[in-house]
Amino acid sequence: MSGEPFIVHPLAVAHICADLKMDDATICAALLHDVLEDSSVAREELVSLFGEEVVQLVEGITKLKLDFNPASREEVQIENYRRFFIAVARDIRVVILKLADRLHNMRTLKYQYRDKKEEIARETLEIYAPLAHRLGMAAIQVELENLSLFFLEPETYLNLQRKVERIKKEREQQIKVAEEILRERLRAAGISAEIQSRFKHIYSIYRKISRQNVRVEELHDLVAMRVITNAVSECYAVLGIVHELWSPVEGRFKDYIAVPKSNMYQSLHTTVIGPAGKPMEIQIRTWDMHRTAEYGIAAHWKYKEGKKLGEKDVFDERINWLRQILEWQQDLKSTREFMDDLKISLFDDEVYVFTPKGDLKKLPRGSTPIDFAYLIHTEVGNSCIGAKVNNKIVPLDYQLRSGDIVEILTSRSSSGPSPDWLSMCKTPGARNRIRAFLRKKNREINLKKGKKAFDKEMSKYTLSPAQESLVSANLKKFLEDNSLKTLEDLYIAIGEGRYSARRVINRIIPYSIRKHFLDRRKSSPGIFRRGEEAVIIQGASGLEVKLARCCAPLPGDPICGFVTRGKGITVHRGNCPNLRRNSFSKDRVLEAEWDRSVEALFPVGVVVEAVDRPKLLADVSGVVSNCQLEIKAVKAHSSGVEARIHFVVEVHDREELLRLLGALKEVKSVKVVRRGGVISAK
Ligand SMILES: Nc1nc2c(ncn2[C@@H]2O[C@H](COP(=O)(O)OP(=O)(O)O)[C@@H](OP(=O)(O)OP(=O)(O)O)[C@H]2O)c(=O)[nH]1
Repeated sequence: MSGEPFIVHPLAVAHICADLKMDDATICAALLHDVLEDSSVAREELVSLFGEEVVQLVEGITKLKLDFNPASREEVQIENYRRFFIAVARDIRVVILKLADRLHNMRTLKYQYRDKKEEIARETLEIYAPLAHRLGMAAIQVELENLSLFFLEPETYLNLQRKVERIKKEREQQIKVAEEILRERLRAAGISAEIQSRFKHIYSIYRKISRQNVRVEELHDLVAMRVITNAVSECYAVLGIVHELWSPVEGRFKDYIAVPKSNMYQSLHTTVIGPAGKPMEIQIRTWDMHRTAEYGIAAHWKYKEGKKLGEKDVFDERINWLRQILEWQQDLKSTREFMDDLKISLFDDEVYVFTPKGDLKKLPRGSTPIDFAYLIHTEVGNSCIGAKVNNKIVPLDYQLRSGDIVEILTSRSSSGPSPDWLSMCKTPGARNRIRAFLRKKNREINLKKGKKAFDKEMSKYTLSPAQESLVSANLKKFLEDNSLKTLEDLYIAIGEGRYSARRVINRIIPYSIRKHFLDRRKSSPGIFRRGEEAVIIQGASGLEVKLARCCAPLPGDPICGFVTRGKGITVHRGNCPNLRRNSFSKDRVLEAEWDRSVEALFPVGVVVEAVDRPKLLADVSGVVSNCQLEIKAVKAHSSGVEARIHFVVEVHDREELLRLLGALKEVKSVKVVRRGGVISAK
């Protein structure tokens, strides 16, 4: 636009970066900063010539687009700050490059068309100057502001400049008198310090008079005295001398050394009534502070001048700066103000927080330290036992705010996340990892539990090698049939209650083998469980359950529970006449079913009607014992012709009873065999 060769602009930007004492990579990137966007040179080529670091900087500046739209300033500005902040966090050099680029564009703005000029100047004032201020780069900020005002309101600018020139002369005279007095006193006190005059820049004057609605003449700080010392202690010594010489104006002393500004600015400010009887502003700072006041973050590179800026150092610089911004704030409030100022808290659905080392982390709004912990690392999440935010312990459901410095407290002996953490986190990442942990933990618990139940059940049987191989073949088949891959899966399934250990054992150890052990156990009461335990009553727990003696229900029979007057429950067969007789009180009848995993013996009555004959009773009891059963009670009656035998046996289930009934029907002269109630022993 200026008609100058294209190379002039990148050279000038590189020059600005060099003035700021930036490192080689930054200066190199300044020279190349438009290459990726404005030419056909490929990234790879650039990398092979200048290396990855330089190319990343070039890409950074190409990508860091700060929009300007006067119509929706608020949102656009928020978005700009967001991008800026992230860019700062990634690589501060990109932002410095961006500012250098803009500064040169402003210096050559006169070559632009009028409309374009205004737009660029406004954008500079709205976006770039405030950014420079945030980074403490006052030298650039001042130049950007003055140039913007000059292009936006040339007349105002020139008018102000003329007025200031006039007043300045007179003020400078007064300051000079004061300077001499102070210089003498400092010499006497043995303090070597430089005394300068600082002139308020035009835009700052413009801002102040338009905000306070005053005339230029009324500003007492158009010219201020600036004292630059070698050490911090000397700053306070100078302050002492100044206050001794001239009376300080109340409320105008500021100690930005003890409490630096968020952009790292440090100085002592005071206003005194000078020798001419007029207010006089004095700024006192060390040379280090002076560099920071002028160049801000860029000055921090200069500190490391002697040292080569390796990648590690660059990184350290970046995090140091962020840490300082946040930690230098003695009180949390000013950090908060800084962040609020950045409008970060307005970013609709995100919060930006820091690790104790200063790394920036982005999380959805409403996130808690748990989300943060899992964002750092799964292990950090799993071993988290608490959290500190800005050095204070907070509950785990604390909602993180932008600017928070979050530290996760971990312990190796932590028992891991608990299920209630699921309701305390916001990110799917944290939630999934907590679920995975709980699943694994439950898996281990269930595995142990299932194995214990299985082993306990198994220990009831002592198997011969031949039986053992049969059982392990059956076990393999059982696993296959139930799509269980390993024995462990079976244990877990048992632990979870999907199978009962006894049911599995019943399936894999044939009845013919088990029977042997069961028979033995019959003579040792107490191992077997009571039949009542095999009944599950829907919706009733804790009530005493009894098996009805009238119909003697067996596993395999449909059953119902009947609530008795004594509040217990009697379990009847579904078709028991006694139950039907009471069925008008429907609400006393409860659904019931068998828990087939409970193995028990159930007493049941059997009625045999036959034509009486000698040895009938002996034959009947022979059949019973052939079926491996035992008669517990018997009542026999004979009319001489007809005989009726009613006895009680204990069986495992309905099938076992049906087998017995079938066998009894085969007995000679038997006419009818049917189930009966339980009778007492004769
Ligand atoms: N570099 C730098 N200087 C600061 C900063 N804050 C204050 N100052 C210096 O102190 C002057 C007074 O600023 P105020 O904001 O009024 O300070 P106050 O706390 O003493 O009221 C500024 O004048 P000014 O009119 O705002 O600026 P200038 O024209 O002197 O540059 C500037 O010289 C800062 O963050 N960075």
